[in-house]
Amino acid sequence: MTLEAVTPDGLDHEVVALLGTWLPQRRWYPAKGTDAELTPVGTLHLADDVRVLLVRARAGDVDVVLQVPVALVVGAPPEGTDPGLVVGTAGDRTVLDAAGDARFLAAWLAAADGPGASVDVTAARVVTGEQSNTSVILPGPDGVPTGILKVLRTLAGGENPDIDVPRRLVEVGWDGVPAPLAWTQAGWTSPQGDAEVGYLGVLSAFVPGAQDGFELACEWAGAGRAFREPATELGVTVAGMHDALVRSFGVGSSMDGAAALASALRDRLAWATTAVPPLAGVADAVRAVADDVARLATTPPRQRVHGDLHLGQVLRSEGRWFVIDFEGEPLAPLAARVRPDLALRDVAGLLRSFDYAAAVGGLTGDAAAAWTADARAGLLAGYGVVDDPTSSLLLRALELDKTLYEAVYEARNRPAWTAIPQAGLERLLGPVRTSGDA
Ligand SMILES: Nc1ncnc2c1ncn2[C@@H]1O[C@H](COP(=O)(O)OP(=O)(O)O)[C@@H](O)[C@H]1O
Ligand SMILES: O=P(O)(O)O[C@H]1O[C@H](CO)[C@@H](O[C@H]2O[C@H](CO)[C@@H](O)[C@H](O)[C@H]2O)[C@H](O)[C@H]1O
Repeated sequence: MTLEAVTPDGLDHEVVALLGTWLPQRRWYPAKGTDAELTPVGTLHLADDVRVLLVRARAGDVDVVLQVPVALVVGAPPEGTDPGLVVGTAGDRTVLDAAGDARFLAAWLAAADGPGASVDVTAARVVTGEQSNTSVILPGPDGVPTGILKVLRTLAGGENPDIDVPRRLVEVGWDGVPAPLAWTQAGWTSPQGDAEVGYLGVLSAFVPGAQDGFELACEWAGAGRAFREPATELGVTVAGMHDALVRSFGVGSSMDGAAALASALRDRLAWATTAVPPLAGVADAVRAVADDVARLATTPPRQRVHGDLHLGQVLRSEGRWFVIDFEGEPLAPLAARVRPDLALRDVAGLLRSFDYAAAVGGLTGDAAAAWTADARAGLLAGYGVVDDPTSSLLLRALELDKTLYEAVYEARNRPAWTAIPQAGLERLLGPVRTSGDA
């Protein structure tokens, strides 16, 4: 079933006015640090007093439609309400964040397509440390976690790789991804006046006892424990994922592979320097790598990839790795996220993650270099990356591309972490100047 958004009413406008202070405190808000203009573009009336506001947030190069489920309670919040859920007061209503609200969840499941699951919405638990979206764990009637609902925060019409790709991978028999159990779609009118239909969220099978790959790697790095074995197994899993993606989606042409990759790196540089002007200090060095890539005679065939693979997108449970979060880079447009690409891009994403894990785990200098070198060797061996000059250049270019993305991502979201991509740029390019200092 596709839910249909209606024109926002006065109450929706009042709620959106409250979001001006609430949204910037959300981890998933993509326009932090800006004075974004917020406008309601549509509302889904899901249940009595439960609405899903579709809110356009516009600031600089950010122009997105956000999904904000709210409960509108007449009078004061019910006793025992977590104060962290209170968005504010609109007229005689208390506005509550409803992502984990039983009424919202029951209505969501009633409107969903897919095989479905038997879950207890009254025992839902919102995952803390939310990232680009909001995840809610739903237990079955026996209290054991059964599914995890991802409430997408930035909406887009059309295909959503985070839902469509796992569905296809399960169809071709790959079991390294949690199976999608239910998904919802809605129709709305875009700020440009176009009719859009897009996904609102997905309920996926819960992986029991799963540990986030990034937390695991940080823990091991912090303890000085070599990560080679899990990294090798991860390489094997990622190779299996790429095979399954080819079985499901086929391969694209690579006729213009080198030129397209070089051009993508130059585009990334232009995007990054516009967003974070001091990155202009690396421009010449990045262009030199792009020029080397452009001279390659051939590149591997393009195929569907994960697109934003890092250690936070893999879960380890009972000695196995699972891959999640196929939405691609949240800062990139949909067309770019579903385009066939080099499979090595995913490998490069994980290589970048080892730098992050070493740094966040507290390693510095030679100890950090040795830990990451070992993890890198494991991943490359497990994946089966051929040790030749072409693969090395491609990986360098792809790591560089990802590091530029990270420099922007960290500047926007975690300014305290900008030193990590900065160090990555230095490792990949040699000493570079990315500050305005002389
Ligand atoms: N199928 C699953 N089983 C168990 N835990 C999961 C599952 N999917 C996601 N998680 C947990 O939820 C967190 C957020 O999920 P993720 O897909 O990365 O969301 P986001 O798009 O917000 O980054 C993950 O880091 C992981 O800890
Ligand atoms: O998981 P998301 O789809 O939200 O991805 C975004 O956020 C990630 C951080 O949460 C970010 O990843 C960067 O930080 C990770 C450590 O927190 C590190 O493991 C990754 O290598 C690094 O890129 C990701 O880039 C961003 O798209």
